[in-house]
Amino acid sequence: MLTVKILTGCVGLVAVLLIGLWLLYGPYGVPKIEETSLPLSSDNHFYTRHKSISSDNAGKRPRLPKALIIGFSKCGTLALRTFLTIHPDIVCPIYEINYFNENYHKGIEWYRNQMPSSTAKQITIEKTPGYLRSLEYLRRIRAFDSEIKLLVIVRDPIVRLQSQYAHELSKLPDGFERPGFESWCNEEHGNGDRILHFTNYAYKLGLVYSVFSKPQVLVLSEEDMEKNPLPVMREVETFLGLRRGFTDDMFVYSPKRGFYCLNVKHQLFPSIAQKVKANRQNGCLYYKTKGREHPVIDKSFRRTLQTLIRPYNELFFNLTGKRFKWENF
Ligand SMILES: Nc1ncnc2c1ncn2[C@@H]1O[C@H](COP(=O)(O)OS(=O)(=O)O)[C@@H](OP(=O)(O)O)[C@H]1O
Repeated sequence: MLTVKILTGCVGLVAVLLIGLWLLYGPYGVPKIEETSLPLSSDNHFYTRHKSISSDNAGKRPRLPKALIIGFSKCGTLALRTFLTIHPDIVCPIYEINYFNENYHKGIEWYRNQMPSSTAKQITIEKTPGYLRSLEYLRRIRAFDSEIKLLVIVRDPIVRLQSQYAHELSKLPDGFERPGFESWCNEEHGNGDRILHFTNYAYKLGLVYSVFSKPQVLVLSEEDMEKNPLPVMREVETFLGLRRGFTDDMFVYSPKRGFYCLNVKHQLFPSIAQKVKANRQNGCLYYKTKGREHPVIDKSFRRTLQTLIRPYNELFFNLTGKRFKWENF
């Protein structure tokens, strides 16, 4: 009799305990937290967030880009991306992902997984100058996100040609014959004209404007960024609709490099140092690929180039509605 009473008492106790636990933790043993449904997240995926998790870091995950740096190569695209990374609301992958051109077949989830983790407040920016190479890549970008913002940076076309020459020659193995600048310029590039390929900004920008609306595209000047990056970064910040995040003390001029570099003493530098291709000691982009010596151009060849390129510059200025000040023109 006594045993039956003890047993009944125990069963009752366990039942009360279980009911108590169910009330406290819910049916799956997970602490009950009020959930809020948020509207479509920045990368168009419906998700829920726990109200009780207040830290910004809690929602960190890779997000698809909201803006792309699509060109032009050799016009300061790396410096632009590196400087943008120091904004507290911007994250960028450290490599060119080449998704819309070379890796498209890998699919959107692959693309997303190449992105660094970001909070819901931050935007991701990816740079691949290769996206400007064909209308097809631009169409793929529009199919991905018709509202995406595009950043384009240009520089004096003749200086770009010199930079490209220095870049290509640096890749030639030792002992390989090195063409002079003029003969290199006069070689074919693919099936086309090398000079026009690297200097006719109007043609490529025309392709961009045939796919995207003008307000979606911001055209920047490498010369302006080289002289003083802060106003250029602020222009980008405004274009992207971000809060003021760039400050004067983020960039410092390095007389040794002849460039602005990230300020290693800035409070944000240590946290981004490993996420940018900048030297951790001086905050400058690496020597090897930036600031290569440019070839000297013979006077009469320079005039030939100027005469050839000038009409394309005019087309480009008409397209952008801005006149760019270039030392060769
Ligand atoms: N702040 C700063 N630091 C370092 N480099 C700078 C900076 N601003 C502009 N530049 C110029 O950027 C040129 C390289 O352009 P890209 O980064 O677009 O080159 S690449 O297409 O990614 O190879 C590279 O051109 P060249 O030196 O003429 O080759 C740099 O001069």
